[in-house]
Amino acid sequence: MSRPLIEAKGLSVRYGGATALSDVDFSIGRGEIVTVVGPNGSGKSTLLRAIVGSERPFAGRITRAPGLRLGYVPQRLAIDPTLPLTVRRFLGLPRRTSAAAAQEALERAGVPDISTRQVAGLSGGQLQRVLLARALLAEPDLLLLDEATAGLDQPGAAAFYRRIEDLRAETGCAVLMVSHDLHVVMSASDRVICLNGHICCEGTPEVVAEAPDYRRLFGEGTQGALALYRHEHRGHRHDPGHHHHHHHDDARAAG
Ligand SMILES: Nc1ncnc2c1ncn2[C@@H]1O[C@H](COP(=O)(O)OP(=O)(O)OP(=O)(O)O)[C@@H](O)[C@H]1O
Repeated sequence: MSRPLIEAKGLSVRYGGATALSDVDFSIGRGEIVTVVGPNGSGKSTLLRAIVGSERPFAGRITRAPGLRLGYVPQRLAIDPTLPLTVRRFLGLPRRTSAAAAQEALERAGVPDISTRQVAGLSGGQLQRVLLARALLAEPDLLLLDEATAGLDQPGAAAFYRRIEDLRAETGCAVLMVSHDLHVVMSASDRVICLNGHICCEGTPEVVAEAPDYRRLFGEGTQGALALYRHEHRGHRHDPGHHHHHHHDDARAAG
């Protein structure tokens, strides 16, 4: 791997006396998709905020590649629903953008036709696409998604993550995301990090799904869901002659 975009060494973050993250080593390379999973309160958002720079390390350090551009998609938008604000104007806040740049970002986010709509009138899925478009305006090297699909139904979340995979292919940006949609997200990832105040386990989705720490935290059920996802969405990439074989392996691993 070439030089990482971001590297954290021995990262610890505290709130008052409480340790949210301890001794985390983390890095992400150009074009990589990394997912952070972990139970509630395990420090996932804290890790993202430390990477963005809005949370200061108590110990350790974070190194960013020179000139690194970040795009951040929050879980939700705190905006007054009575405020009249079109999508186009929203994309121009706080920094002005050209109409062409705004339109291109909306297209990349998969919502080309909503620039004149009121932000308050958007569906949950459309609003997340607009937040994604806003993050894309920065032409990020690294896209950070903090539970960006919370509140979306499963097809909506799956479609959102497919768009993210396509964006990575189109722009070469790396993606670091926090998600609870384990079975959807894990297969879209090159690497999964399972967090519980520290890194419990880390590796490809397959390796993490098998890891005892992961299974202790999330139970056995999620792995069946992962196998199912792989079967549905990746099966076509397998050699047809081996397809059944893989499927049986997955089913056995899930059982
Ligand atoms: N601003 C804060 N002040 C004090 N404690 C905080 C603050 N932010 C987070 N914490 C605490 O730090 C720990 C990690 O929180 P964090 O939000 O990073 O977890 P998370 O894994 O993102 O959780 P969730 O899945 O519930 O979103 C929790 O115990 C939380 O209560």
